[in-house]
Amino acid sequence: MKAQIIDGKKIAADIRQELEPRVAALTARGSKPGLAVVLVGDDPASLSYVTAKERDCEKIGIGSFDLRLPRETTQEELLALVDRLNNDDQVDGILVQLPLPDHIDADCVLQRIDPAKDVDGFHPLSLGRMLLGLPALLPCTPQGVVEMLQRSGHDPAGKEVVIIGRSNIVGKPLSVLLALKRPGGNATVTVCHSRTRDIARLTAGADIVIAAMGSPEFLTADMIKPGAVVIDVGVNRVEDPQAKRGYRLVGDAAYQDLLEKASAITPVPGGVGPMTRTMLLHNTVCAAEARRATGTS
Ligand SMILES: Nc1nc2c(c(=O)[nH]1)N[C@@H](CN(C=O)c1ccc(C(=O)N[C@@H](CCC(=O)O)C(=O)O)cc1)CN2
Repeated sequence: MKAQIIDGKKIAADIRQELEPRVAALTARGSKPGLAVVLVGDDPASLSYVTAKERDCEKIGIGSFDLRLPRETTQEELLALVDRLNNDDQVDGILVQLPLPDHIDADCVLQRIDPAKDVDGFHPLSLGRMLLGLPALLPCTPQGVVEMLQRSGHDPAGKEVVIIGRSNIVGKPLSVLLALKRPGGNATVTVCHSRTRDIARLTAGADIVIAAMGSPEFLTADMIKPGAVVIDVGVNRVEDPQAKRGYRLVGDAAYQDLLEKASAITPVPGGVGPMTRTMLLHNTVCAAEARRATGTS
């Protein structure tokens, strides 16, 4: 049995199409949504991500403000910029690309963002509201994974889900989202991590396995049961002199190895990545609508 390829690009395009009339309505009322994209330093992967995010914005009519800062930017300078963006009426969403340089406390910067403009969904208030099942701006990758599962016919309700990885931006919030009593939730979730003994014993019993630990091709076919659904969150650059860019992207799942055993799998590239970017657009539209409804814009 060949696995169904869950096409993140197609699902992302569908969601962007659904967002377009909402952007048009906001724009028609006088002010198009605005996203501030802050990049500190010159990490090549981060540069490619922010460039893609800004391109996505332009495609659907969201205005993006491109703020590129040198690696030497101090924490105080970055915090002052965030304060300015918090008070800028043209800015509905603020994104500070991670990782930040080591001399900057990322948590301090993320917590400085106005929660109403927290389109990454990383602010403690956003995450706390998510935990409590309250309306919130949700982290983009977890939200994108849930959307992919629902829109590809693999709703996680009642399923055994194993997440490998417990990062603040993926594993931890995703485990909550999938377990909550909400559309796209109601799963039974196990989170594996660097201290988990015998991960394969846990993944072998899962209906859905989500690989999100930043370890190239870690998840192999012997680690899943026949027919499991595999969601690969990993985006690892592996050196390859034959490749056009001198590297190729591989996920945390051994894609070719899993194709014959999984019932469905997301590719890398073309799976979760486009969903991450598209949920950022979704969050920006939601933030813009909320700010206009409450008269804060
Ligand atoms: N402020 C944030 N920083 C980071 C986040 C985030 O959600 N907010 N997540 C990750 C990486 N990430 C977002 O920035 C991200 C990862 C992958 C992609 C993507 O489009 N991947 C493509 C391939 C891209 C390429 O060719 O290199 C794909 O998988 O098809 C977008 C965003 C860390 N930082």
